Amino acid sequence: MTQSVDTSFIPDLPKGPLCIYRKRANFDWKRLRLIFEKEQVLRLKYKVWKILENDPLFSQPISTLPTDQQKRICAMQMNRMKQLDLVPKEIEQRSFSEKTKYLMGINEALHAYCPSLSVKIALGVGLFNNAIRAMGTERHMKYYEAAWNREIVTCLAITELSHGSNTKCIRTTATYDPTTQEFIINTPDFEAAKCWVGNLGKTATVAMTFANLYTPDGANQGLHGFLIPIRDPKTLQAYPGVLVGDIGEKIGLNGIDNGFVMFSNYRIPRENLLNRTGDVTPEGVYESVFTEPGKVLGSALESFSAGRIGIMQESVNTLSTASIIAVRYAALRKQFGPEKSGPEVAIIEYQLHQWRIFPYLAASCVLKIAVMELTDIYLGIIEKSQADSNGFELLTQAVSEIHAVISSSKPMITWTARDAIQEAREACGGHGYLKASKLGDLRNDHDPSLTYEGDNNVLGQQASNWLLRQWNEGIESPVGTANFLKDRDNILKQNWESVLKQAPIDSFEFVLKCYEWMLCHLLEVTSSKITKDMNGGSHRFDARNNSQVYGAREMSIIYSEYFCLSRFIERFNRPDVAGEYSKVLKLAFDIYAMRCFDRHMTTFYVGGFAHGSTFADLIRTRLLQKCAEFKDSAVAVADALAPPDFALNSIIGKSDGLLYENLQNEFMTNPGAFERPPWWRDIIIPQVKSKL
Ligand SMILES: Cc1cc2nc3c(=O)[nH]c(=O)nc-3n(C[C@H](O)[C@H](O)[C@H](O)COP(=O)(O)OP(=O)(O)OC[C@H]3O[C@@H](n4cnc5c(N)ncnc54)[C@H](O)[C@@H]3O)c2cc1C
Repeated sequence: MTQSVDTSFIPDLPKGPLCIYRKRANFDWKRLRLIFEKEQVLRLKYKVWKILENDPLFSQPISTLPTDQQKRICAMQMNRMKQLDLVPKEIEQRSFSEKTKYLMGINEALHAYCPSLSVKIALGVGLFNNAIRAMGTERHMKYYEAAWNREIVTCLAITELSHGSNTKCIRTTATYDPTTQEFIINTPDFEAAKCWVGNLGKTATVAMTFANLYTPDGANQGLHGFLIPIRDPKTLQAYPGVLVGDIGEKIGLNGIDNGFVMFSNYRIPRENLLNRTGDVTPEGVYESVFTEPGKVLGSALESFSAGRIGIMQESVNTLSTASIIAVRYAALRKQFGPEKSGPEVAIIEYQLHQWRIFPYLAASCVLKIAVMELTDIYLGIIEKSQADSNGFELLTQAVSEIHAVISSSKPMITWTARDAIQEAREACGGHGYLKASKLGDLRNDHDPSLTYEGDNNVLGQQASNWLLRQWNEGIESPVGTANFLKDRDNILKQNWESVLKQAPIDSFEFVLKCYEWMLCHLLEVTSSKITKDMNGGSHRFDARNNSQVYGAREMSIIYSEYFCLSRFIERFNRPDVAGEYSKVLKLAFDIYAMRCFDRHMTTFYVGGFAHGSTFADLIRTRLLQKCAEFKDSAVAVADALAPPDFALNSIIGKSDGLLYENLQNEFMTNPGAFERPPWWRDIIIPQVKSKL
């Protein structure tokens, strides 16, 4: 980074014991931070964090509040957002892409502070309004405005009690009645009750609900979105015909009121149908731009991609948070040493410990950059489609590749974050198990992102299906993620030694070529297995299902890693990444890639890409070497990824590095720490009279 960069808006970190390792880094962590995040977004995030820190409503609770309290405070915080005026009016005038990035920046900052709050707002404003834009028309803009102005609290009701992933089997009905020009909404039985819907339990006043549209001729026109009033916004009482409730305490995210609802002959105006892709005339005739109902559903659900990108951004931050806590702790915690009575060694020095936590810090660097790049690509495509008069059709064509990327990357990234949290918890020993370490809340609040907005194992199949189509039906890869498949015959003939002759081991090219071989190999094996099963009489459904394990599932994960590494390289090659910054980022790349290779070692060997032990030795030795090299940069890299202490909210991960002072303070101020418990009498065993 040669040109001057303004980092003055990034607050300094307190001096303290972490400086021992901080000083070993040859770069300015603030400048590195500006490679990980765009300046405007980072400025915005610091602004949000400062506002929250100064407002008592957002003070971090010192112990777990009852769930009802969590819901109350979270709802009040959501309301406070409007007064805080975080989104000035002029943002409305900006391009779709700029505006979305602005809102995503706020979402990331809020998520770092409290996931319940960011998810509540995302459901109540962001996702709802995105869906209105994608599926609604001019007549629905009043709902858009009302959600924006907090006049209504909204939710997205898709899942039913007995159907989540398989949305095609949703059974809620919306039957058009031409005599009153209304839809009559019905829930056939409790198994079709909408459930798990965030905001619905206690607060939502309008639900965007997916239901099967029936025209008066009795025809089912497929799944459509409807705006359904749930509660009176003045009293929060449910309207007659709506049975709505809260599903109860969850493992985490208890600030959000997840609810269920059943409709009984509940009437809504015809105009409440989101009619961008299909409409019903006042007389009851169905009109659609699509000929197949399945396509209507597909297009409607596509509008949720932005939500999945939001989850990826949040998950990368969660991954970073776990890594930051583990790295700071490792630099401070000392155990054992070479001499019996000599000084102890910081656990960050141990090879085993480095191997456990550095790959996650490296993953944070690679995936943070990759998701930022993906966001730009995604928003660019949507913006283009909106500019085109034939936008919707263009959108459905152009995003199928991005959909494959998102469908594979949301699982890969959320799983990586899940594993990082667990490793960090163990890497921080007993103190990692303290609630105040944050790692428990991090785990519980992150966990559902593996399931919502598409269960990971189901979503990944959409990516592998797309890849298999590319393999079998010809390559259509406008974004360029699958163009290498054109060279598949050549790629499949390679082994690691022949790749090494074309590209040195420390080059980006070597890594990408190994990935291309893995993908071609898995595609060939999986595709042949499906064909063989079908030729042997299997139904396509069974053949697909029986090709997931050791085939399609792994392919999907590998494809997303390949995409993320490719996007990282793109960013790396821009001129602002130079000198020490390129060195440390290349280290992160190498560690992440070698760790991934280590996990895919079986695939390399089973597919004949490697024989004997040399390849595995090379990859593993390289991984350990790079981890050792990363040690002196790790604390500064963690600083470059870290939110302020207020948002990080971890007693063992604080930037001042005063680990034991902070723990002492935590123990000593634990409410009631020194009190005799009020229930002490219940546990006193009556003393038998002493004979002494
Ligand atoms: C905290 C939270 C918030 C939520 N918020 C909302 C909301 O606001 N609105 C809303 O509509 N919904 C919401 N949901 C519901 C969520 O979208 C669903 O849980 C999700 O879509 C998965 O559906 P399911 O629970 O029915 O799981 P299922 O689809 O029943 O899956 C169960 C298991 O079966 C596996 N499985 C399913 N099909 C296959 C297959 N073909 N091959 C192999 N394995 C398979 C899955 O991988 C999974 O492990 C929320 C859920 C949670 C946990």
